[in-house]
Amino acid sequence: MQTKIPATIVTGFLGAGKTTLIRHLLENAGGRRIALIINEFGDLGVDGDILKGCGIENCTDDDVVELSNGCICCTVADDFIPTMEALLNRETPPDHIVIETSGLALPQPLVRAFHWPGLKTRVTVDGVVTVLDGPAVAAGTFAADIARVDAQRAADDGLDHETPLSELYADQVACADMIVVNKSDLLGDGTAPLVARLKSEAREGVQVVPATMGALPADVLLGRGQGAEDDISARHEVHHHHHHHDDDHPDDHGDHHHEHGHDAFESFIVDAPEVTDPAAFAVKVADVIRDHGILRLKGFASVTDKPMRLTVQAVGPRVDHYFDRPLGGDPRGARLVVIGQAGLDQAAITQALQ
Ligand SMILES: Nc1nc2c(ncn2[C@@H]2O[C@H](COP(=O)(O)OP(=O)(O)OP(=O)(O)O)[C@@H](O)[C@H]2O)c(=O)[nH]1
Repeated sequence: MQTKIPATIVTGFLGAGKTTLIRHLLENAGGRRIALIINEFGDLGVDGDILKGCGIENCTDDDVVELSNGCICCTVADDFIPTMEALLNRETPPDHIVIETSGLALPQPLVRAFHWPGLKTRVTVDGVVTVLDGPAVAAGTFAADIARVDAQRAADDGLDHETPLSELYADQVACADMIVVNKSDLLGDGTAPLVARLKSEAREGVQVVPATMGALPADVLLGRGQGAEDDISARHEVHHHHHHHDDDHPDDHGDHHHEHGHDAFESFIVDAPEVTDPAAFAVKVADVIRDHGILRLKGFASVTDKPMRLTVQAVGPRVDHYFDRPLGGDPRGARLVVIGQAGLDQAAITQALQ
């Protein structure tokens, strides 16, 4: 009997630490051949670049497939399924497939795609890993917790009280087999109470684990054997497909093409001159983020007189920057993707960053 290839879905909100967790996993894969499918919100391919540049043995550029044609959960049939089939049809198929969703994806449609005839007999969902930004959850950034959202739905089927953030959060948590409370370094003593709270809210059998920089052993993340596609009903979407949005989008066809609040978010790219002082630039980025309520900002820059490329990574008010690799032939300058709730003042943000 042919055994199915396991696939792990890694989901979680923008900047929670999905790419960091996957990178750690690749570095500690214990000889497994892992293929990655990654889908990013914002067209810069930062995650793909970070993972491709990893230089990790057993992980060649061929093993990283970027799906940048919109949100993975909305283009399942067009993009995701053919990509999976291509991976499975390789002469040497991978031992394990890891799928990183965009921070705005609902994982449920992806799990459901594993029922597709071409996939069902060959691949199975080993587990859904939902990465949370521990400090953001503790601070109530996603506001409504699941119990409250459920109560609210029971009381009133109009979804209008929910923010797009709390919707995504609730759906991503509802789908999880494992919840990773990441950035526990920033939570300190707040970690244990948050883990306990999430455990009490999670479905039966869901594991809740704290992590820093997504550093979890491969054996913890992989090989769960969950077969998530067979109990999709347990992972109900707290939020259904926003048919009121579908009505606004006459091109939408079928329920794999719902909009589920993506239109509540937007992203754009800013090109700026090269950076002279990385520390001062990080302070400027933090100011712009605060002034404009930006959720996520990331990208690359050259720095005057420096041969290395600067990576800039910001999640809410926290800005990380570090040199990651030689610039090589990259043009000098800065290229950043900015992501936030719809209505960002793009002109003002662009000007401030330039
Ligand atoms: N302090 C701290 N920072 C972290 C941790 N994990 C990730 N980060 C940082 O958080 C930022 C975002 O991490 P990513 O791994 O890119 O997050 P992501 O979920 O892949 O982001 P998107 O793909 O944009 O949704 C980076 O600057 C990371 O270095 C952690 O445990 N502690």
